[in-house]
Amino acid sequence: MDDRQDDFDRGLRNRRAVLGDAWVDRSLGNATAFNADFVSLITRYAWHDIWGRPGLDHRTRRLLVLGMTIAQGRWEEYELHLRAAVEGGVPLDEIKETLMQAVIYCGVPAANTAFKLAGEVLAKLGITPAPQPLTPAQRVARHHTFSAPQLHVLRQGQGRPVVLSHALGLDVQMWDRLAAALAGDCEVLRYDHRGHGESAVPPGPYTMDELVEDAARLVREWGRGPVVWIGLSMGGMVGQGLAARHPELVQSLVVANSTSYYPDAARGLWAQRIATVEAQGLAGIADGVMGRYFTEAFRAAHPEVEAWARGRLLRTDAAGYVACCHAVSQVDWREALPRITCPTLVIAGAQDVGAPVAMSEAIAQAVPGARLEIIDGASHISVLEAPEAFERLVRDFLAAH
Ligand SMILES: O=C(O)CC1=CCC(=O)O1
Repeated sequence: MDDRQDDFDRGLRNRRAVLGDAWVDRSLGNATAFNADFVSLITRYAWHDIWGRPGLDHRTRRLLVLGMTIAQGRWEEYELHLRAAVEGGVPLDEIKETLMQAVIYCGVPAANTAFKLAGEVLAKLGITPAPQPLTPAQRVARHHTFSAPQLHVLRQGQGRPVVLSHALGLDVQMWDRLAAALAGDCEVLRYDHRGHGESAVPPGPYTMDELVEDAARLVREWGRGPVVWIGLSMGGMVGQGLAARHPELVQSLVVANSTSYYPDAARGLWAQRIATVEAQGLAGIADGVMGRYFTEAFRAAHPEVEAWARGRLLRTDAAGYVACCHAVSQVDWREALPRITCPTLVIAGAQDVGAPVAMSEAIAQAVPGARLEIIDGASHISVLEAPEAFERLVRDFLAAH
């Protein structure tokens, strides 16, 4: 086999990987005596020489192609690559950001067409993004704390101040649905923990005390305290510490899928997790984490939610994640819980293996007057697995306190 044939075969493999077999088979089947040389040339030149270069991964090249075809107004190529990117698993968030970038580098009319065509492509693929009407409750203001380490903050709605604090390995978007629902009559502030999302990643390891002091300065900077604190897992650990250490900042507390303490065996598992991430990155733990986040039944019924959570986990800074694992693994609020004086709701997922029901029972027993609610069928990220049940529990609690 000559070199040109080798390059053609390698190029064809890349082309199939990026555009899909169906498209490539159609293109090869439609080749004629007139255009066959051209198809051969682009297969070798574009799909081997350029797409085959190791310097950028295919995902980055796909996004670049979207930007470039928008800039040139080559809309048939744009639609082709957009469809292929979505089918190839590029997260919609990243495609959206590429189109947003085009607004300033290609101009509003080009981005306008890009968004319109993207909507059509998504509709043909059967993907309907959730409605997000630009009502005052849905309008989200985005900023960072003034004080360092800077924390990324989203704020929406008007009314009673509520803070949402996310789980390890996720970010503010975990709360999209609940934030929008509460923003009708609350001012909802959510933030990325240090080491997560778009917040700063100072060198680790972190301590739970540092995460709690981040929360305290966030509430003080906001100036709306005392707040309703709703935290899930790591966010719930921060909430326990905040309510115990800074009672003046917390009016009432919801602690979901969390714990006040890990026994030695679990701390050993955290040490293993830290070692795995240090050796292999977050990809090394992603399957295991998804298995703890969601039940098998939920993963089968909602692969898109799992894909979203996996994407968030993999985008988390590995050093930030490890630094937070140190804080989480050493959490110990057992002596502090009896000092919490605010109304407290503890939510557990009946199937949660990351924070089993017994851990929530221990919190509810130690916090004076706390109430425990268990969501049937839910595992660790109960706000995503059982959003209606989670919201109902929060709304009933807000109405009562
Ligand atoms: O990552 C997990 O397995 C579960 C978890 C522990 C703390 C947190 O926020 O999530």
